[in-house]
Amino acid sequence: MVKIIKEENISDFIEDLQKRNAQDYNNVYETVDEILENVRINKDVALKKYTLEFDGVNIENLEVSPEEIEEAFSTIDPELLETIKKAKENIYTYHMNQKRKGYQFKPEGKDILLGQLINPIEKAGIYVPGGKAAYPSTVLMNAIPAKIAGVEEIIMITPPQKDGKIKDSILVAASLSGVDRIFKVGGAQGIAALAFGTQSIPRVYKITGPGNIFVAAAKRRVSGFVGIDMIAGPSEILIVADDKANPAYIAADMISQAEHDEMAASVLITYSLSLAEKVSKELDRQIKQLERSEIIEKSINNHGAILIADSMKQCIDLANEIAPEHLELLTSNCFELYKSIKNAGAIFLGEYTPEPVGDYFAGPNHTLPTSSTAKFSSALSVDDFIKKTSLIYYSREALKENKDDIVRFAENEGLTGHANAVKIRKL
Ligand SMILES: NC(=O)c1ccc[n+]([C@@H]2O[C@H](COP(=O)([O-])OP(=O)(O)OC[C@H]3O[C@@H](n4cnc5c(N)ncnc54)[C@H](O)[C@@H]3O)[C@@H](O)[C@H]2O)c1
Ligand SMILES: N[C@H](CO)Cc1c[nH]c[nH+]1
Ligand SMILES: [Zn+2]
Repeated sequence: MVKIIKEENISDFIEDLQKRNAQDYNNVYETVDEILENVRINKDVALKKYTLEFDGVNIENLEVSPEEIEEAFSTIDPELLETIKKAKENIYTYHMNQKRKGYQFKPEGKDILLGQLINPIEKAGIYVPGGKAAYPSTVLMNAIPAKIAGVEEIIMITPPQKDGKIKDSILVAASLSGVDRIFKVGGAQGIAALAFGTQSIPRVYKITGPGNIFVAAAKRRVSGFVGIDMIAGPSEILIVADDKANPAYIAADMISQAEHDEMAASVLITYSLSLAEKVSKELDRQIKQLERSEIIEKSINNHGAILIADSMKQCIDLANEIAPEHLELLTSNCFELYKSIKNAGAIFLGEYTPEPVGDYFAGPNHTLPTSSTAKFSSALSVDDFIKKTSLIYYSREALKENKDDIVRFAENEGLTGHANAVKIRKL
């Protein structure tokens, strides 16, 4: 049963939520650190050991062969293939708008050239979840922006199924979106392989993609040694609804994210107690009818909640404080309200934009920051696969004109070597 939290207890709920965000990661660091270290030292041997332990399969060759990809194209449902192609088109069109050009300019009247160069990251590793469900949509969401950025080598990892294979839709999505190599490994061990390299898996410069708490914690741990996109852990949905919203739709949308993981978090904020009670009943009714009811129930009972705010203004303040991965605005004035949202991974407007529209199809990226990191992180984008390098040119005249300022600054910092690098030049 979902918790209904009244106004006087909301601040305790928010405090608990924030503590739990940190605690969830602290709880797995010991396991994750051990896995990272074992893979760093024992490489493929450790990868195979963990794949047997966590995915229940003995893997001989970690890399997916061209024959397996060919087979995937022959077994995939033709209608699903068409859907993947349509989604690919939408995701491509959306992300093409993010492509950057770089720039160069000469300050007026000066013989100076300044600029910003854009270069793709040469090797990117993308993580595609495959534990409780397999995610071909995540292949598209990661590989397409990488490809648009111009990444030369895209290495994909994903956990194998019990038969040692990767689902055909994942292989087809990877092939259609230009992934170069695919490896059958997931979890923290897969992240370690991408970060440190093994005999089979090349080390990459940046790792992107979502995953469960073990994957997200591993990315956090290797960050700095290798680039990461963000913390994209167990899914979250926050729904802000007014008293006119449809309780059945709200419950269904909360369930849509709860079914990802026992650790997923689905929260409703409304000022209407009557709506809250209807949603609670709807949740009970709908959960029973669904295949993944066990996961959903755990997620809703342990991480779900309905908060009763005193006004719509408080609903929005709380949404900004929670900074959810997904925010649905089920209110009649959603086109006004979204302008007050400062912290959210993605915003869904109105009752005909349920969150799965974004998960699969609309075009914006579904790899999004969780655990309140939307306060400082953004949706995955082409920017995650590029680097910016500054370009600076001063002519002799330009240096002569500015030398006193530069020397003065250097001497103030006590860095006479810096000052000397300017003074030594014959101007
Ligand atoms: N934030 C986002 O953008 C976003 C997008 C899609 C999915 N997700 C999330 O991705 C996750 C997918 O999770 P999943 O589990 O289905 O797949 P996954 O691929 O992320 O994780 C499966 C792997 O976890 C490891 N693992 C499982 N139990 C373990 C244990 N006890 N100790 C050590 N390692 C263990 C195993 O190696 C296994 O292969 C969900 O939490 C979902 O909500 C988030
Ligand atoms: N909702 C997930 C992001 O939290 C993305 C996804 C993929 N497939 C289904 N859903
Ligand atoms: Zn989803």
